[in-house]
Amino acid sequence: MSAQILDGKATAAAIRTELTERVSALKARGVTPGLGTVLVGDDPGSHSYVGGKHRDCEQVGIRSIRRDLPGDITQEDLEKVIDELNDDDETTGYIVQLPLPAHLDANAILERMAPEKDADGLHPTNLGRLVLNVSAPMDSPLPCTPNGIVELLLRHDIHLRGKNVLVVGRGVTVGRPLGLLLTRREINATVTLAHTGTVDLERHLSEADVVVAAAGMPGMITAEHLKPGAVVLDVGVTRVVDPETGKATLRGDVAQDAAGVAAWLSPNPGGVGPMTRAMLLMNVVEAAERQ
Ligand SMILES: Nc1nc(=O)c2c([nH]1)NC[C@@H]1CN(c3ccc(C(=O)N[C@@H](CCC(=O)O)C(=O)O)cc3)C=[N+]21
Repeated sequence: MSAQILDGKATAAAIRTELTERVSALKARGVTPGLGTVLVGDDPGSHSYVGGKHRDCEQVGIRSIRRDLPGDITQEDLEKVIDELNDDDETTGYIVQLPLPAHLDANAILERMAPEKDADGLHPTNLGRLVLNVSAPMDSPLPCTPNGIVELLLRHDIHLRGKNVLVVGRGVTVGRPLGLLLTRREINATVTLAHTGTVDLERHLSEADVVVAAAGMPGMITAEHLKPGAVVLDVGVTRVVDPETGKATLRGDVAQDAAGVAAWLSPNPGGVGPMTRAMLLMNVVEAAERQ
């Protein structure tokens, strides 16, 4: 048996097609949505992700605003860029690509963003609305990766009501907000949030109906850990550079052999990554529709 594929690439492409129509409708009303990106430094992975976001924008008709800044920029100068984007009428929504270099205070930057322009759903106000359960679809943005995971499952007709979902990783962009989203009444999953302090991860894995691997540890989840028929989403991504050739490859948290045991598997690449980008576009379009 081999798992059925949760095809994030195709699902994201379908969502982009739907968004193209919504963007056209906005333009007919005289509103052109614009996505801004703030990229600090020259990390090749971050550059490649930001490039992908701008390509997506072009495809659906969203205007791109790009601020590429030197790696040694001061907190003060970065805050000036944030203030400019908050005031810029062409920028409907924007993101600050994470991680920022260690000398910068990322939380202070996120907090300085205008919450209604937060395309990542990571502003404290928007995360707070998620906790308070007031961010119904159209009221405020949801974090892109958790929202992309839910959308990917729903569009494959996989429902989580009453399921045991194990989320591995408590990061601010994926694990922590995903737990909040999946325990909403409309989804009603039972969530276990595992992290580096978890004792007996193997027992949790063996009991999980759904595993979301967002730890950033290449190949950590293998076939022998999984309950047969589990739904497995491979979210963590690590850029592994071959020391001999210098060639970089992206590796997920789930080992190849998981496909022999899981009922459904989201590959990496080609799974949750493209969905994350599609949800970013969705947040920008919804912000423009709210204007
Ligand atoms: N403020 C902020 N928001 C983010 O959403 C954010 C971030 N910072 N920092 C880094 C992580 C990582 N992330 C990915 C998004 C898409 C793919 C993606 O589309 N990957 C493709 C492959 C891309 C390639 O080949 O380069 C795939 O999975 O098929 C991957 C990773 C967003 N992040």
